Amino acid sequence: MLRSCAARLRPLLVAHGRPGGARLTSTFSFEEVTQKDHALPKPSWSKDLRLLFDQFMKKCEDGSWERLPSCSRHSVQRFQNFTKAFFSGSIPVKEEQISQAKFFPRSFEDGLGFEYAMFWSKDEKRIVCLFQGGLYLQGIPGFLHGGALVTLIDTTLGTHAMLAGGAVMTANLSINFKRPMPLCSVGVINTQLDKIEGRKLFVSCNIQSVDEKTVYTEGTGLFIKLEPGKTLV
Ligand SMILES: CCCCCCCCCCCCCC(=O)SCCNC(=O)CCNC(=O)[C@H](O)C(C)(C)COP(=O)(O)OP(=O)(O)OC[C@H]1O[C@@H](n2cnc3c(N)ncnc32)[C@H](O)[C@@H]1OP(=O)(O)O
Repeated sequence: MLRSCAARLRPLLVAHGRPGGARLTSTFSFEEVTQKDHALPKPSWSKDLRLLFDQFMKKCEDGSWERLPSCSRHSVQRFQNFTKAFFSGSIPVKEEQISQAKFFPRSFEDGLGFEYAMFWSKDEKRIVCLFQGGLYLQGIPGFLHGGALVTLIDTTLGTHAMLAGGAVMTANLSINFKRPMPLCSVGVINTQLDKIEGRKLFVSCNIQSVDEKTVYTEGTGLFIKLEPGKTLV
């Protein structure tokens, strides 16, 4: 039974049950809406991505690995907890905009943007993210845009930092682009938590080809654990 998007990212979230997003009603209250878990096979996934996904789902069978669900909207609990805790209850975004907001990597039509599924190893405390970059992520002709790779690295390292330290925000990313990654090809991201110093979490990763013969990109990130009550804006 897949746990909901919200329930899995436990640091900030209290919502349980089905993946829930939030639709703003006129009185700025929220009603739970069920939303799609994007980290599941779709017709746009290549054979390579499906094969890798099946391999990792097998690893989940003994409970040592866990697939991380991934939805396009924050759950109502997360939204309210986050804004109350870190933005003194109000955020500098207009009401009517909030209900249309989407998580950037999940804001493309299926297959055209970021197709990815993340798996968390409870024993090794690391994330493997299986990724296929769609046609709308093009940089130079035929290859993925560097900014698309940075987005994926930020999201994957941020998820690892969040699982290790709760609510975090990215303070610094450093990226080395080693080889261009072809559009629509599949990459595998392996993360590791390098160290924690107080509120600072240092995580790193690389993106490799499926046959592990090519390292496309390497990245490190510094994520800062947010302090409830210390508002950011
Ligand atoms: C729909 C469902 C989705 C679910 C998604 C789930 C996964 C989501 C994953 C998404 C992932 C996407 C995530 C995103 O995209 S988050 C969006 C991008 N990031 C931001 O917008 C963050 C903007 N920055 C800030 O808000 C503040 O600067 C933060 C909060 C980061 C720290 O401000 P705060 O006032 O709280 O702390 P501090 O300033 O005392 O600093 C604390 C310590 O850190 C050190 N320091 C700070 N900055 C740097 C630096 N640049 N290099 C080196 N060191 C740095 C600093 O020296 C100090 O060290 P020390 O003196 O203690 O030794």
